[in-house]
Amino acid sequence: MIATNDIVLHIDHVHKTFAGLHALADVNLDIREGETHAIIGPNGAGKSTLLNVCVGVLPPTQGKVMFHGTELTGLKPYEINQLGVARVFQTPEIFGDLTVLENVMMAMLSHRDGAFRLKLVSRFDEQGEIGQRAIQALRERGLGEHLYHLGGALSRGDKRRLEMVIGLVQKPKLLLLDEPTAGMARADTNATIEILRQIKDSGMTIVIIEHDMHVVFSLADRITVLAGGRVIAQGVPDEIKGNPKVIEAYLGEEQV
Ligand SMILES: Nc1ncnc2c1ncn2[C@@H]1O[C@H](COP(=O)(O)OP(=O)(O)OP(=O)(O)O)[C@@H](O)[C@H]1O
Repeated sequence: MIATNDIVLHIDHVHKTFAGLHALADVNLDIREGETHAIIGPNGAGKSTLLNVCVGVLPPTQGKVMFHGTELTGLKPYEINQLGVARVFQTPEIFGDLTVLENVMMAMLSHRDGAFRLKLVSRFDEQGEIGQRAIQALRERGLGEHLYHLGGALSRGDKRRLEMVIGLVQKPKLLLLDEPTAGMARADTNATIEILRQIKDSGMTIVIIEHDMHVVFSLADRITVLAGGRVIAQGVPDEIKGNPKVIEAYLGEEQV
């Protein structure tokens, strides 16, 4: 039995309909403090829609999402971010014409000061506390040699790493990762798994959407399987691997 205060995110009877299409149909899911929870499922299962509902990008048609007991429904994405929910996108959302260091400082300033404001740009001061913390965070994640390179000039793998640093410097209580290894070569994927393992070991609560089962089974404590907008299975990795419904709906077509 999990105590209620161990629940970080409570997804409660969430439905999302797009012009008659049930992208999410009565999804219930609890994310526990400190766990890495993978959400898997075939294309079109509703995984990204669920994440978008959780971060306030999409309103649910019905149901609600609670974060540490606070209802998120109706809040704006930046308000949800300020409560401690950070999302790393499928496509890296970084500023290509700012340096790597400026990208991280921008995230720290905009998180601290609320919605992004352009005048923050004049406050980049790498000798200050924010600058020093940004440099340290980038060095810890292997981006120390790229501090003054433009975000847009990084390799795909490094852009992903930069996005992760941007997520982490906001000191989230919950990190949501949308396919963090999509399109990566195996070496970059393995490097990303290592970074995520360090983040996981720091005690962070993580939700990860991922198609690559090597990544999922390397990191997940529990797995929820979506298909056709519904939760069809939930459990620890060994339960999911052996679940006939999951194999039929999904794993049969993926390499496990
Ligand atoms: N903004 C939208 N407008 C209309 N339909 C949408 C919208 N977003 C998603 N859908 C539909 O909702 C369903 C679920 O899509 P979603 O992107 O959440 O699935 P997914 O599991 O993330 O898929 P993938 O693994 O391919 O990213 C799909 O049928 C999709 O076409």
